Amino acid sequence: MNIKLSSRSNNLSGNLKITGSKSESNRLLILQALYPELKIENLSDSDDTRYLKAALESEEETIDIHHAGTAMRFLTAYFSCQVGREVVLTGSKRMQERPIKLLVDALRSLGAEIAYVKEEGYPPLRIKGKEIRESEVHVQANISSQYISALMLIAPGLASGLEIHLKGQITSAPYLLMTLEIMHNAGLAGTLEDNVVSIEPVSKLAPTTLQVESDWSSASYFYSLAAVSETAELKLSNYRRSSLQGDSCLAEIYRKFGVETIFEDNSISLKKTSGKKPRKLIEDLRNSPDIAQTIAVTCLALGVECELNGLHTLKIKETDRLVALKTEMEKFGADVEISNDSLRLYSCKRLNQDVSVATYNDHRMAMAFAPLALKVSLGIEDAGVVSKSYPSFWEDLKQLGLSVEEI
Ligand SMILES: O=C(O)C1=C[C@@H](OP(=O)(O)O)[C@@H](O)[C@H](O)C1
Ligand SMILES: C=C(OP(=O)(O)O)C(=O)O
Repeated sequence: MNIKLSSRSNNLSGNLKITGSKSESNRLLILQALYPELKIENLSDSDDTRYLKAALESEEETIDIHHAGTAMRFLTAYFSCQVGREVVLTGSKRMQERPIKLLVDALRSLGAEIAYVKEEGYPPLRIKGKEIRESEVHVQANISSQYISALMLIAPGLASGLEIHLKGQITSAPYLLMTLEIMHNAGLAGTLEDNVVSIEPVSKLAPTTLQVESDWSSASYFYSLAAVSETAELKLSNYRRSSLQGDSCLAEIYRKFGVETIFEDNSISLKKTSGKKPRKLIEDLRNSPDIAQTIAVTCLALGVECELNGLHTLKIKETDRLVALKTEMEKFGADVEISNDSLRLYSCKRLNQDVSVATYNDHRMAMAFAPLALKVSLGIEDAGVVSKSYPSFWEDLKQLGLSVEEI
């Protein structure tokens, strides 16, 4: 499905309920599979969460998790310790290009039996579940935090728990803290000190119900819309001031664009009342890689120069997001430079109309470019990709008065 996006008004208002965080949901589903006494509310309705849930319920030998990175990494660890179970874990063509060697090596060093079905270092994997008795592992922490979260999540179910020694600079660190906090909230014991994560073994939990907060990465597109609008008053639920999600740093970043965040009850109100914007935006996003595309496009829409650093993980996500951003932003007339871990956008004074944005099987390419509709009409190719994290995204944009037309 390709769509055409445009907007008659630059003044936005509305109330939206955003689906649960897919990161929180996917962690809780793994914990629930290990500890069925755990109950979950406000689970994400994203494809990634649905595929993970189906995988955990499946009795098939081959399990396909499509584009879902966390599902691939978390399930690799999970099936490694399901004694008596043998599965082939596979995914989309892109998933078969996303590296998993560091996690496989770490699990093998603990005694897991994992074989590569096709290319060494990449899915698909054949996993034969075994009892894991080792309790110490060393893993590089600068490529993807998902490998470490995967090890943490299975750790309390192992005979002696687990000590995970992290090597190098930790990337996407808030996601590790999220894993740890969620485990604490579920009643599990663990610490992260001096680059060592220690998790205690636990055989049973007290019955607990945990509420998933709504997804902050999904909220980023409304921050961007508010920043690009003339005036905005958008109420989004269910959000908390003290979030487990690192992407809640959006509230601070978008203040620089005149968007104020007001926390009330279970929701946030985004208010834009002034034309404030930075002359140049410089951000290090190593802690919040998923909002890089949103921020880059906000700057493109507002003609703001920006320099985004700490982006090395973007190259191994749903697509090479640095190359995709440069290619698509340049279609609008922008001048963009990228390196292996940074993006620089020079101030773009005039945006080209009716550009057709390619989305590269990446939900965030589609959603990040949508706010440009407040400035120019544009096309979004393969717009259904948004279902990876936010299936009702286009419906929600319509609710705010944007025109979303299938072409
Ligand atoms: O653990 C998680 O839920 C995630 C961790 C991050 O990945 P990396 O640690 O690979 O950067 C993030 O980009 C991804 O969308 C979700
Ligand atoms: C990178 C992402 O997801 P994953 O790595 O789980 O596929 C994302 O949602 O932006």
